[in-house]
Amino acid sequence: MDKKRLKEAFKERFGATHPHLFFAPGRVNLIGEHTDYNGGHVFPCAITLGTYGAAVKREDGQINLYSENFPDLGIISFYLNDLQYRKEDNWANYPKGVIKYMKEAGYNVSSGMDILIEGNIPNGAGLSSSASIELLTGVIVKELFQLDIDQLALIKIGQKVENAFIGVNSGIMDQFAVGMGEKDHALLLDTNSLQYEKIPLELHGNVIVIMNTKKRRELADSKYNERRSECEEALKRLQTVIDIDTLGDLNEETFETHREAIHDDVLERRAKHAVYENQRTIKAAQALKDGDLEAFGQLMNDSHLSTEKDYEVTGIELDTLVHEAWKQPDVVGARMTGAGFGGCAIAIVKKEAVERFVDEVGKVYEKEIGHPAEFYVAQVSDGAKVLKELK
Ligand SMILES: Nc1ncnc2c1ncn2[C@@H]1O[C@H](COP(=O)(O)OP(=O)(O)OP(=O)(O)O)[C@@H](O)[C@H]1O
Ligand SMILES: OC[C@H]1O[C@H](O)[C@H](O)[C@@H](O)[C@H]1O
Ligand SMILES: [Mg+2]
Repeated sequence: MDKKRLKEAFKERFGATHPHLFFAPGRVNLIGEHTDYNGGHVFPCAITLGTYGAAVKREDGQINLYSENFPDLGIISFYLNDLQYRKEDNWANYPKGVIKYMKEAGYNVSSGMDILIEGNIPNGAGLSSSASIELLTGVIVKELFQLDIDQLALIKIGQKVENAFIGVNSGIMDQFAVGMGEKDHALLLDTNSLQYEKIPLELHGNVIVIMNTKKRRELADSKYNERRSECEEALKRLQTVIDIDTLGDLNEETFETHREAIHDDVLERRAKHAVYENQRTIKAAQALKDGDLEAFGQLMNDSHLSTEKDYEVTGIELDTLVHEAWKQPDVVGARMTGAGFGGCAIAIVKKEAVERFVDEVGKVYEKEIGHPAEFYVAQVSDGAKVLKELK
């Protein structure tokens, strides 16, 4: 997407010739899955697949939204003084929720606006297109009204929209990665304290290949909530024998000492994943800093096995992609990314070997699953930002 086309599309739709331009990325998580609601660490990065926006303020209180990705829905309109969730407003509920919570937090959103967006993140595929729209809206409103609001506040508003407005019970990882990302860096975030560190993503001639199962994740929301409750229950049982606030407070040793208190095989495996995955994430970030890609890849592989066997959030499609990836030469590591139950996996692959990798894994996937997967090479991007100021 180039800026010229974005401006032309905006002019065609809304008439104005000099809109402000914006970008918000999608994200992949390198490791640290299902740890963000367990007080653990995550290690995502923002990617150049993302959502572009063009916007101007209006004189009146009307808000008009148009997505090039949903042309059949036309322009979706509502007023600044009526920001209720409405099913028929479809995707526009994401920006609407952001505007509502920014206003409720006391920020002076003083008039309406025209916003056009266009994204190239496959929707519903685990690459956080929803967090991308949320943070895109946040930076648009901040810029148009010159608000003094920092990126972390926008991130928290994005998560609140997802949880309280849309009704998806997610953690903070997606919005954090989309909001704080930095080109060629991954973010090691402690979800307990929100302390984070930007770590250079030096892959030594390798690239991140995203592998999309193209499977709709029907089960994703219900099973996601089920895993959250299972972890809460396991934590409660552990708290009868040890003084902890979250599963992220345990390491492998303290977990092994007290795991019997959980008294249930399934709950023990869920908690084990949360504890070990958190420790793997800390180790993986260190391995990357040390330039030890082999150790990093092994931790990715261990992470996948843990999501497959103990946390049970993968499924035949993700497992097929990842297991096939492991068999290929020149692969550092591979694992599912995001919530699971479909969506995407990632592999770290030697640059020169990508074409063969995609051919081989793609061939087996289509044969076993019955439909083709999609592959993209991810570039690591900055977080949500203004692209160009109004002249
Ligand atoms: N470019 C876009 N234009 C309009 N709406 C979009 C766009 N991108 C995403 N959306 C909205 O976000 C929804 C997808 O969000 P959802 O949370 O279901 O999946 P995701 O964020 O892509 O993946 P995940 O949450 O698993 O990481 C779409 O159905 C649509 O409502
Ligand atoms: O790691 C699993 C991941 O699943 C989804 O992407 C959620 O939105 C995140 O908050 C996180 O819980
Ligand atoms: Mg989402």
